[in-house]
Amino acid sequence: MKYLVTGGAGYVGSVVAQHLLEAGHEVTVLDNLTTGFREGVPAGATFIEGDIRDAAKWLDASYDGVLHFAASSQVGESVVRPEKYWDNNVAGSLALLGAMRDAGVPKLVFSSTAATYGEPEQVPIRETAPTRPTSPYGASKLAVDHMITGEAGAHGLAAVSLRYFNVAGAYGAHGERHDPESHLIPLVLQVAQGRRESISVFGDDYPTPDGTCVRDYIHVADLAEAHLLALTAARPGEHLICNLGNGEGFSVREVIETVRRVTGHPVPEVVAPRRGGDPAVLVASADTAREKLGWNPSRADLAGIVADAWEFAQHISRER
Ligand SMILES: NC(=O)c1ccc[n+]([C@@H]2O[C@H](COP(=O)([O-])OP(=O)(O)OC[C@H]3O[C@@H](n4cnc5c(N)ncnc54)[C@H](O)[C@@H]3O)[C@@H](O)[C@H]2O)c1
Ligand SMILES: O=c1ccn([C@@H]2O[C@H](COP(=O)(O)OP(=O)(O)O[C@H]3O[C@H](CO)[C@H](O)[C@H](O)[C@H]3O)[C@@H](O)[C@H]2O)c(=O)[nH]1
Repeated sequence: MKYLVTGGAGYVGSVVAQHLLEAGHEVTVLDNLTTGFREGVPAGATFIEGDIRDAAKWLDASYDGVLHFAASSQVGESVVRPEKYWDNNVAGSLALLGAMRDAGVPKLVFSSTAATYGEPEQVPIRETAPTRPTSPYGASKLAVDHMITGEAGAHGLAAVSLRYFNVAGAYGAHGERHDPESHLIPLVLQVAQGRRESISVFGDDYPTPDGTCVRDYIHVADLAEAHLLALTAARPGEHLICNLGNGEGFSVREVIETVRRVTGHPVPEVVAPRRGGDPAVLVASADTAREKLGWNPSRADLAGIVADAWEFAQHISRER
């Protein structure tokens, strides 16, 4: 099969593109390199440096589907620059869907997010939970989910939205790398490497056991496997929405402690003010993904996830 992977020079997109290639598919990556890296594109994929808003230039009926990762994805930034999120995520996805419709591309797998739920009433979160995002990032992703539901109902698109909880870990040469780094685990690893003095803990007065935010960390390779299953499960005219997480929450402090244990290095921490838009607790129920996709994540251990991320962090700092 032939797939377009938008955002395939970024963290999750590059790992999924690599899995698609290993499964024998033909892959084209479309990425404007705003947060991704040219060297992140897996060998064997065709690379187009371009924007999803111009997808019509490249999409044609030879494609069997699109895996859509390209987005702006920082919760905190979205609170101070919401317009960027409506433009890139919502207008960008609208253009992409239009290009797919015009070209007759039948299938879509979309990177949605736990941030669509906002502060949950019940944990673990199921897909039927209320969606009340606490950040423009989450709101923009929820808007795209609604857009896709309409596209499936009106035009017969076969679509799956995968609502990732917190993606972590690495897969071979592909791992989490943002510049400047923005996500918790790679930032804590930079402290362990001595590249940063300390890690800021954004708030220790949340209603959680140790006062810091709790998240559900999912290994990027488990996540990638769900995308391949989603391509098989997608049905014309239907929009399936599945959470992807391990169903277990770890606090910011527990993540920092795990990094100390795995790396054997000291990690000084400093309590800082809360970051805008952060819900206190996000933990998934992934029962739908297990039932509808046949997904069975096998890398749930946080220390193992951190160890893979650590190996990748060491690898990229040797390259610098
Ligand atoms: N990392 C997580 O924990 C997480 C959790 C939930 C959802 N997601 C979603 O998964 C997707 C991938 O996230 P990531 O962590 O790999 O981010 P990333 O920043 O590493 O990757 C995003 C990629 O999209 C590209 N891009 C952005 N806007 C584009 C545009 N208009 N046209 C073409 N390319 C564009 C960037 O250059 C980058 O390579 C995003 O949609 C994000 O919202 C990520
Ligand atoms: O220096 C830091 C960085 C982060 N955090 C905290 O660590 C937790 C995790 O933060 P990340 O930035 O690593 O991840 P988020 O939970 O904000 O968001 C991630 O997961 C979400 C879903 O849960 C979204 O989908 C989003 O795309 C993705 O970046 C949050 O409580 C955050 O406040 C810190 O305390 N210090």
